[in-house]
Amino acid sequence: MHRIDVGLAERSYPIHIGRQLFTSLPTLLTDLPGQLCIITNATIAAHYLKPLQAALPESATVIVHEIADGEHAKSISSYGEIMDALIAASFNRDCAILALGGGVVGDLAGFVAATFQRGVDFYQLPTTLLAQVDSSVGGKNAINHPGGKNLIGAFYQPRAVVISTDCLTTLTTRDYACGLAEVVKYGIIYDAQFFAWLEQNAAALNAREPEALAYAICRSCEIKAEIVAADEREQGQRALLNLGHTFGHAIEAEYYTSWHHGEAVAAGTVVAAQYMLQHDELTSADYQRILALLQTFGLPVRAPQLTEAKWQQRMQRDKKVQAGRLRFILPTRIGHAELRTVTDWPGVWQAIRAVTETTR
Ligand SMILES: NC(=O)c1ccc[n+]([C@@H]2O[C@H](COP(=O)([O-])OP(=O)(O)OC[C@H]3O[C@@H](n4cnc5c(N)ncnc54)[C@H](O)[C@@H]3O)[C@@H](O)[C@H]2O)c1
Ligand SMILES: O=C(O)C(=O)C[C@@H](O)[C@H](O)[C@H](O)COP(=O)(O)O
Ligand SMILES: [Zn+2]
Repeated sequence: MHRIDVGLAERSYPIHIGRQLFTSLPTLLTDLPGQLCIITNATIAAHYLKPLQAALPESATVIVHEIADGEHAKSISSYGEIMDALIAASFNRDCAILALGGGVVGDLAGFVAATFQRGVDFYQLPTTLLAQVDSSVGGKNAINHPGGKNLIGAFYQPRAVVISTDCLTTLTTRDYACGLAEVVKYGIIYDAQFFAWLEQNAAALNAREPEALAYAICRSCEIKAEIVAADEREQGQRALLNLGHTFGHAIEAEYYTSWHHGEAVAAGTVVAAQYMLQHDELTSADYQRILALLQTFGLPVRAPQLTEAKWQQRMQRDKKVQAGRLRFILPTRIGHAELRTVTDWPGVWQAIRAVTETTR
């Protein structure tokens, strides 16, 4: 088993990574309170709810709230229903929320925890690769608004993250690939050696070989923990974790039924890389390596059709907008990226056009 600590000034917390970890919960989470609310969905519950429930203290009052499956469940109405359930069950401020699921469950559960009675404890039990390498760590939580992705949320850290890697055996190929998109992101923004390791171990990762997977998850969590510890509230460096997301969130918001988050991030990353290629700030060799690795993982490297007006309208809602001006994360080489205010709009449209698919 591995342990990585997210070292924050206010309160640090552990990420536990290993196999069959739900059975170890009584030793990993020794201070669970007497009122527990598990938030999950039916797909995940079918596999992991019973093992989780069996590991919780017998004396605890446990309620289970299942949300619908899909990005649309990260909504104001799901949030309201969970609040109703907590209040109906007379839960108090010393209860805890357990997020059992992927990024949708984790983001919603985190926002519930941040706001129920002004904040209660919560624990992340991520079951998708994306949630294990990214969304369960760092305390960003949110729900969507019809106007855009993650527009309502808070920074609110979990008390612990427990990553049971064997959960990934039941994940679809498509959702597994989505997690790899965020893994590739860490290599591009932060760690060229890790990127090269991913290239060398792509076949093992596609085959979900446990050793390769464990390393990819641990290294991703280490990188995320380091970045978050240095800049919890995204005043600077944390924004790098947003590589591909300004474009990606626009795609997701427009096509939320057909594009998943990791896919949109992959296509958005290619747009960012293409922009830098066109400005001679990223070599063609690095651009091709980024493209090839995403393709090897079965991820889209082309963006869907969107009018300039739609791109503009969606991207303007990005949280990195400052004084009305858009800022993008742009890779200068594999292992390094920068947060920049973009003024060359013809260049942006040219980059988008260059990677837009003609049919889908
Ligand atoms: N807070 C953050 O820092 C952060 C980071 C990245 C992404 N996100 C958010 O995360 C969301 C995407 O997360 P996701 O990719 O995990 O999607 P998701 O939560 O929708 O899960 C993907 C699918 O996998 C199913 N599933 C989950 N675990 C499973 C398992 N072990 N076996 C079988 N099926 C399983 C789910 O029911 C769902 O159908 C987006 O809303 C995105 O905005 C947040
Ligand atoms: O943790 C972060 O910081 C990230 O940006 C991680 C992203 O992968 C994630 O998708 C996040 O939810 C995006 O945040 P947002 O601030 O752009 O809504
Ligand atoms: Zn993301």
